[in-house]
Amino acid sequence: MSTTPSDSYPPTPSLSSLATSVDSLSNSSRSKASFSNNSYRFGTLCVTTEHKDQFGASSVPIYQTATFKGMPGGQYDYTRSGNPTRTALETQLARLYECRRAFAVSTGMTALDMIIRLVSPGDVIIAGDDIYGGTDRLLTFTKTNGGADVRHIDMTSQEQLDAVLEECGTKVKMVLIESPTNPMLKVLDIKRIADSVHTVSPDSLIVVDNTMMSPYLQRPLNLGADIIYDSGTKYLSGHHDVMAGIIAVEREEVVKRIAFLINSTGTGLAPFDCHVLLRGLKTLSIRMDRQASTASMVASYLDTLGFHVNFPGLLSHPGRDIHFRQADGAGAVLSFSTGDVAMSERIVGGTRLWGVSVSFGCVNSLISMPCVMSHASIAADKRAERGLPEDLIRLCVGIEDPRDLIDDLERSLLEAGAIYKRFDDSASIPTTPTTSSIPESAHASAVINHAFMADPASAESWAVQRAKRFRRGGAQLDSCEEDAAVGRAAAIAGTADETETLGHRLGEKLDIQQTSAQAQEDIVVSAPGKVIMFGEHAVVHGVTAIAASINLRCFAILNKRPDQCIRLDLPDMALYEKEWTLDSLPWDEFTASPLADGRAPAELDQVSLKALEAFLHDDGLPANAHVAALAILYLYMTLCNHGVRRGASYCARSALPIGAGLGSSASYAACISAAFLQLFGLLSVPSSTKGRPDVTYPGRQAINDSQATLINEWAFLAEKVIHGNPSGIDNAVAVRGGGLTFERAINGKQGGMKSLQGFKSVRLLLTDTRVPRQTKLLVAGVGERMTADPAWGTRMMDGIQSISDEAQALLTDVSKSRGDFVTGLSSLLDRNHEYLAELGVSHPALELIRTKTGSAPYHLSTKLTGAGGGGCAVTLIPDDFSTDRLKALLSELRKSGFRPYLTSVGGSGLGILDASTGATAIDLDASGAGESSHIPLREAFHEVNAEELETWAERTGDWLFI
Ligand SMILES: Nc1ncnc2c1ncn2[C@@H]1O[C@H](COP(=O)(O)OP(=O)(O)O)[C@@H](O)[C@H]1O
Ligand SMILES: C[C@@](O)(CCOP(=O)(O)O)CC(=O)O
Repeated sequence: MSTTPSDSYPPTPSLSSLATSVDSLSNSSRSKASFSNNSYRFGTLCVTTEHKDQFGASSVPIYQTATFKGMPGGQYDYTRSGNPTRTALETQLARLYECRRAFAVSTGMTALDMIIRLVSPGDVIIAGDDIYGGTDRLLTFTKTNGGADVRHIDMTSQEQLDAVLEECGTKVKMVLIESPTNPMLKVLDIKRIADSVHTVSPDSLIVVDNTMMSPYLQRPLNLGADIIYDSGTKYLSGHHDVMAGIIAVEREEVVKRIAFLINSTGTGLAPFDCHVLLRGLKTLSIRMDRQASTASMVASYLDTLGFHVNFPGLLSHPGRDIHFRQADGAGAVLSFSTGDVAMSERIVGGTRLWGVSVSFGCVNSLISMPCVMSHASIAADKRAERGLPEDLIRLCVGIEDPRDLIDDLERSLLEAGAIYKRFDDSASIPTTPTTSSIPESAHASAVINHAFMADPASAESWAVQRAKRFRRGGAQLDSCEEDAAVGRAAAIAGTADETETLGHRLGEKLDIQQTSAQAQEDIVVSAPGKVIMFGEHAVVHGVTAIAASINLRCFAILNKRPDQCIRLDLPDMALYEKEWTLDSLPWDEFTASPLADGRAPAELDQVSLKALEAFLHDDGLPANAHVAALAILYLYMTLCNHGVRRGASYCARSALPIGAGLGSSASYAACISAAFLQLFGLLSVPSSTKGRPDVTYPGRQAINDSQATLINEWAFLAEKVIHGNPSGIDNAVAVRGGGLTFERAINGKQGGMKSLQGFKSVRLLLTDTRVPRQTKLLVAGVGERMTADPAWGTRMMDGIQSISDEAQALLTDVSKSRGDFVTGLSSLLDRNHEYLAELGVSHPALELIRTKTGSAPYHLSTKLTGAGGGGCAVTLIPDDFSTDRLKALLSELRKSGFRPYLTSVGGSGLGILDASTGATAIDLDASGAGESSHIPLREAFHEVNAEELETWAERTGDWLFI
């Protein structure tokens, strides 16, 4: 892309009218979009306009004038031909579209009109069958009055395209496409279409309506298109306060022809409108990000309810792969059908926050029925022919709080009879883990708001959990949809009063259903997270680390299945009910198997892992969900290779923050290990411990040491799938619980662990920075630095080892006064953090927490814990630290967007629900009056809020712990 000195702006048309415009295009100052710094990313380009004003105005002035005083060599003469405000806008648009020239005209339809004028009578125009009503109207006019031969085909069908190309050959002069289409969100392969058309008719112009995506998400000129047009009224301006159309072109001869037409017809955008549009462009990327993430939540919500939803972001969308090859996001428009026109009308009419309006791309959310609104100009029979359902509802998502949008939509769906409550919505929605002993304050809502912005996966999982409280009703569901709807939401047997809340019922005494046959079906396990006090990272390289379990756990339920399928449900990873038939798994390449006695192999089998990775790759799961599924399937297939293949459904949920350095992956790995070892009969779990004098209730030490070792070995293997090169400390804590010192067996050194009681009485504050990071990458980064500079590495490791040694001595020295103990531990935390910072695994957010906690009036010691790079910080709270001061500190941390909570350390390790006492179903009708209705345990597990998991588990039966 050529670079233009910014002082040459604005360009200087020397003559008036047509010649002015066209000639000026070949002027070097205008021949290409000018990038004064083409290394800027899109969001930066949006807010940096290349404009120089004689008075230094920061915002582009509005040249509200029709004429300019004629001066020889003057820059402008007549606004129809050129105006400085318009030039500024067009320059900015060309930067964003990465094209030679962009034009701003009065509306999107004007843009299309200018483009369609490039064809002559008799020329063939191929257009999609799912296009905007206005486009269809203009094309029909062109066909009738301009003599163009317009063919509508299903552009997703290569066969249909080939047929027209074969029939019309070089007479095909223009191909009009939208991707995704409006309103069916069909995805077209722009490159494939451009290539096949250009092969047959090289002069043909591939014209893409890019309005649904904007240049932020899709730039079709890079995919072989010749012309892009965009309704600037939509995302580009973003506020529905201006109308505009944009044409973006790369080929010079096309540039000239369009410039000629705009100048001749006087369709250029007026100066004031140019100014408004320029202002809107500044926030394009942030608006789009927010709109797209909310759209994704709304799509998941409706999909979980069982509606047929059209949205390329959904895994089920048939064009998803193509879409994400050519675009950077799914956009913010989706549509869904209800199966009933009258019901759709009631839904659309019943919303309050969603404005009933045509158009899209605005900061306000809109709802419409295309067949009676934006697409009404297409005759009903043509709509039917083109597969546009009359009951289709289109949602154009804005920037409101997503929860308000879902509230409003839900109310309307309920009122319209499109969904029915399963449970009363007074049950709270899962939000953040509330583990602090200090009550959640008003800041909680700020933290939750932050969560919605920062963590799309948890926001989406919130929407899905929410949808699961309803079931679809009213409209005639086809049986397949109904199955899906019923399967997605909790299936409640019987016809119990569905306004009862599960939350209420769980609060009451559960009616535990016990039949021995059923009792065998549910395997329920849990394992704690951990806090590393000293030695993280260094432990990977053989240094002693000190860690303890915390009172936040991962839970999992495994159900044996009679069929040959494996189903995974990992709501925390937004992976729902993913199912494979056992036959479809890559058994041929997967040769990993257990050692003869059922023990875990010491290392991952890389060939098997690669085969499984490749197999899962086709599912297009997000990275975290991919690795989570990989860990399960790796263990599962390895265990199957022991002899027998068993169908199972597995669901895991965590009360721990994930990816925050608190060992969520290890607790997750420990659960996989314990559950699947039981499935394959490799773990003999003792039955009830009730009444056994040798076992301390609630079942501590009920699982013996050799079983613990077995579980830990398999958990380590799963942890390796997730982490690459873990030390083993996290899974050791997750399995064994309590506090321990840990050394990895590495470089011929014998590893080992020792139980530690010392810091059980210490109060710790864990503060989640909410900065996501990946342990795998951080561990690998430290490894690389150590390899590059071994002397530095040795110094780092020796330093951390001596801290661990001192900490161990301190924790076991009963003669130390409490004061000396706390002071000693504090200074070791600070010293250890400094080493970690030098290892390069700290983060500004962690340093900020250290500064806040370390300064007056708190003067506390803090270090990062776990892999760092974000994640959590651990702060030691001395015994005499007052509650008021602690509250003030928590409040300050929350205000900064962090999530602090007090934790207790040293709790139980891996637990297994005692099958002989465990519930297999929960009675909804606990009063005993009326017909009873039981929710299978797995469904109840799915429904319960994350923060209630612990209580739920306790009420469900007796637990056996290591
Ligand atoms: N509840 C869960 N469900 C599914 N996967 C999980 C769960 N908890 C953890 N994981 C897996 O572990 C990964 C987090 O590991 P990691 O980055 O080491 O963070 P942490 O410090 O929490 O262990 C997740 O991306 C996911 O793959
Ligand atoms: C950095 C490390 O020492 C601890 C990682 O803990 P976490 O994944 O951040 O919870 C790595 C390891 O020990 O495997």
